[in-house]
Amino acid sequence: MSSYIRRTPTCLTIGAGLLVAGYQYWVGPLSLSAQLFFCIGLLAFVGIPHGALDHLVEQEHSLRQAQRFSLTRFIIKYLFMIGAYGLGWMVFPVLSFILFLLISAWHFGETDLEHAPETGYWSLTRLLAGGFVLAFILVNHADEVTPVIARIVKNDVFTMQVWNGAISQRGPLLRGWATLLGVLAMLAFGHQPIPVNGWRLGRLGVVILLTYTLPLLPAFMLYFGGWHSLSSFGTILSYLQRSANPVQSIWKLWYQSVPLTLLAFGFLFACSSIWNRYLPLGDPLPYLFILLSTITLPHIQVMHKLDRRYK
Ligand SMILES: CC1=C(/C=C/C(C)=C/C=C/C(C)=C/C=O)C(C)(C)CCC1
Repeated sequence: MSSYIRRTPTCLTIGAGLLVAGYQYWVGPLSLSAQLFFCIGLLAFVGIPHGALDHLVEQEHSLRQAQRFSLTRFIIKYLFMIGAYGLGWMVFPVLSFILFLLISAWHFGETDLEHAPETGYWSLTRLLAGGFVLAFILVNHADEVTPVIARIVKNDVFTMQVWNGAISQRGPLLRGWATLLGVLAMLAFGHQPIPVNGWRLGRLGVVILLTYTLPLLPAFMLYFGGWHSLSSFGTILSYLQRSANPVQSIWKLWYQSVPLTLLAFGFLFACSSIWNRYLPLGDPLPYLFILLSTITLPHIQVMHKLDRRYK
């Protein structure tokens, strides 16, 4: 049993999701503090750590190419992307928001349909697959998401109209999306078949269905922490295990993510202290969102390169 969980940790995610869904059904709604506990736990133990391994992935890549890895150069490139995207947010907030949703959809699709070939059909299928999960979570939590989006885009009329249109037609939207995804997946498969792990897809389906029963934040974290980040850990582990100096276990890998995870939390803590000190009456949410999206951009690029190297 324990070795099975070690090989398939997403079973724990399903267990946790069922537990929370059951609690809500039989006992009552989750309190805000329980929601925060659930989310911060997943974020601290898997969500942030899965992105705090990017330097190891890049280092391994350099090693395989027989190139020298410079951590300083890596950090400068990382910070440059964060800065450029942050600037983009200041000048084109709506475009940057749309871009973030698109690259997030791509990134989620890349993990969910792992090792798909780089054909046009498969790439579109991945984008639509990741977009479907994101759309499913967002439109099914419209009451909670609407004020958040309004705050992020500062009530931009165009964005709010598109969003309100999407949620007023959420049934046909999701059904149409799923149908298109199914057709595209079949076309992609017909064009270039890949091995399909039905058990894994089934688990993903259960995680997505469970998000429907939970409030927004636990729902998003169940997918993001409990599925996406755990799957990425598995991908990174198998990449680093094929190295000249292999990482022995998932725990040793997790352990290596601790320094940058602590740094990320420290940075977040410092930013919130500065905010509270100088702008106690301002709305921090858009800036928090921008910060998270800018940090995500270089991570998505590293993981995209890793995905391409698997082919
Ligand atoms: C728009 C929106 C959200 C979207 C978050 C996204 C799109 C996160 C993507 C994260 C990625 C790609 C991480 C990679 O490691 C939230 C927070 C659910 C809250 C409601 C509004």
